[in-house]
Amino acid sequence: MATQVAPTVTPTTIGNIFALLRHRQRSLLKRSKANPGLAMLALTAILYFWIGRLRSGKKAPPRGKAIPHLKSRLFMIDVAYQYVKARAEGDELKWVQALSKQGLTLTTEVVGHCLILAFEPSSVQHMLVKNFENYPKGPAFHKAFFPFMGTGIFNADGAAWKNQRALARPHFQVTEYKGAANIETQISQVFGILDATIAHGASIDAQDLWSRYTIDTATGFLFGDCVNALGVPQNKFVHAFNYTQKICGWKVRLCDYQALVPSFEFPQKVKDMDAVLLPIVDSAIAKETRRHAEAVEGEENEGSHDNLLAHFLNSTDEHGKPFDRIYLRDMLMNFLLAGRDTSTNLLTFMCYNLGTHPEIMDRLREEIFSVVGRDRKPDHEDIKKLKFLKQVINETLRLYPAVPFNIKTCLEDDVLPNGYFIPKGSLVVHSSYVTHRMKEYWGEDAEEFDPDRWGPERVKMVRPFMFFPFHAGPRICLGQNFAYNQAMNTMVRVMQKYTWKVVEGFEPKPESDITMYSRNGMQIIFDHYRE
Ligand code: HEM
Repeated sequence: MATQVAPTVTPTTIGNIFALLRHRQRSLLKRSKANPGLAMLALTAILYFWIGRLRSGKKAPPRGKAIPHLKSRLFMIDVAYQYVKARAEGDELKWVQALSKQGLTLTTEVVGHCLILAFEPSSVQHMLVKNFENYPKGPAFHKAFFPFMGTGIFNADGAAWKNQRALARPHFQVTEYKGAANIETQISQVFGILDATIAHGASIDAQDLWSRYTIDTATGFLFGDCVNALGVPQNKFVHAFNYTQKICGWKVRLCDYQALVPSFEFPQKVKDMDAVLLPIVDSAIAKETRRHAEAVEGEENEGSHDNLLAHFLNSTDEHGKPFDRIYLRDMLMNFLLAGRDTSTNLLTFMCYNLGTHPEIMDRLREEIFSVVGRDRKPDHEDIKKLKFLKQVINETLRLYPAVPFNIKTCLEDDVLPNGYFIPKGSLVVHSSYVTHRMKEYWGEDAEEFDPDRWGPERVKMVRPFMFFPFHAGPRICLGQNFAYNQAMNTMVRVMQKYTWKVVEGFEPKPESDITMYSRNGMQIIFDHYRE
C-alpha cells in the first residue's frame, strides 16, 4: 500500500518555532493589555491543530482500519477557530460533543502526537479494563502534574501507583461510610450561611458554597485537620489549589510544549499550599511518634487509622521503610485533588437539577421524610433505603460527570474492538460527557434530566460502559462509595430544612480543566422548607 510521506520538519525547526513563539508570547503579554487566557488559547489552538499536522504524515495502518480524520476545510485553521470560540464562550464540552456526530472514533494530529477521540463504550472498556496495561496516563500527564502532585496516586503509573492504591484501599473500605457521614461541623456552618442568605433575601452561588464545604470535609477525612474554607471564604490554600489545577489542565492539553503555558505564579501557589500541608504532615508525624512511644507492644493504638494520613504513617513503603514528609504531602495533595472538586460538582449540579425540576424535588423530599423523617440524622441503614435519591445522583453524574474527559497514552500499537488501529504513542481521549449523552445509547431524550431512567425497569437498558462517571477497571475511583455516601448524607440534611430554585434566567456554563465546573457559578435562591 502506498504511504504518503510526511513533510520534513526536524526537531530543531520545531524547537526554533517554539522558542520564537515563547518569546512572542512573553512580549505580547508584556506589551498589550490582552487577556493572557485568550493569547494562550490562540497559541494552544495553533499548536494543536496546525503545527502538529505538519509533523505527522498519513500512514496506512499495519493492521486494523485507519481512523477517520477530524473534518477540516482550511488546514485545521477552521477547527482551531471553532475550538477557541467554543472555549472562550464556555462551550468546549458541547463542541467536543458535536464532533462525535462526525464519528465515534476520530483522529487528528496535535503538537507532534496522534490524538484519538474514542467515544464508543467498547473502546472505553478496552482501554480501562481489557488492555489496561497498554494505556497508562503517560509522560505528558506526569510532567504537567509533577510540580503540584509529585508522585502521588493520581499522577503515578506502574509500581508506584499499584503500591499507593494497595495501601490506601483498606482505609477507604473501613472508613468510607463513617468518614462520609462525619459532616456535623460543616453542615452546621452551611445551615448558618443559608439562614443568613435567606434572611437577606439574597441568592447564593451554590458552587462556591459546596466547594468550601467539600474542601473542609475532604481535608478532615484525609488529614484529620480541616482548612476551614467555610469559615474563611478568601482562603489562600483554596485559591492556590484552584489556580494550580487550571494551569495543570492547560499543560496536559499542550503535551510536549507545556512550557508555553504562562504559569508565573505557579511556584508561589505551590508554596502557599505547602505552608498549610507540611505543618499538618509534621504534626501528624510527631503525634504518631508519640503514640508509638506510648503504645503497649502488640496492641494497636486508638485512632491510629482515623484518617488517611495516620493510616499511611502506620504503614511502610514497598521496601518496608516509613514514608517521608514529601511523599506524604504528595499523597495528601493527590487525594484532595481526586476527592474535592468531583464532590463539589456533584452537589452543585444536583442543586441545579432539583432546582429546575420542582416535581422531582418534591418526590425526593417525600422519600426522605418517609425513610428518615423531618429532623433525624440519617444512619447507614436509611441511606441504603434511599433508592430515588441514588437515582437522582446517577442521573446528575450522567449529565454532568465530574471528570468529563480523560487522556491515556498508548504504549504499543493496538486495535480497538471496533477495528480501528491505534498507533503506539498516541494520546487517546475518552469522554464520559460525550458517551453519557449519546442518543444512540440513551434514546432521543438523552439530554433530559430524568432520574426514572435508573428505576428498576429502565435501568436494564444501561449497558456496560455507557455510564462510567467513576471510571472502571483497576483505576476505578477509590472514593466512589465515600462520594455517594457523602452526597446522600448532605442532601438529606439540606432537604429536611430547605427548598430552592435556580435564579430566573440563570443558565450554568459547564466547562472543564481537570474536573467539571460551571464557569458562571450556580445562582440559587434558598428558602426554609414549609409544608
Ligand atoms: C462525585 C464524586 C467523584 C467522582 C465523579 C470521581 C471520579 C473519579 C474518576 C473519573 C477517577 C479516575 C481519574 C483518572 O484516572 O484520571 C477517579 C479517581 C480517583 N478518585 Fe474519585 N471521584 C469522586 C470522588 C472521590 C472522592 C470523594 C475521593 C476520595 C476522598 C476520590 C478518590 C479518588 C482516587 C484516590 C482516585 C485515583 C485512583 C487511581 O488512580 O487508582 N474520588 N475518581
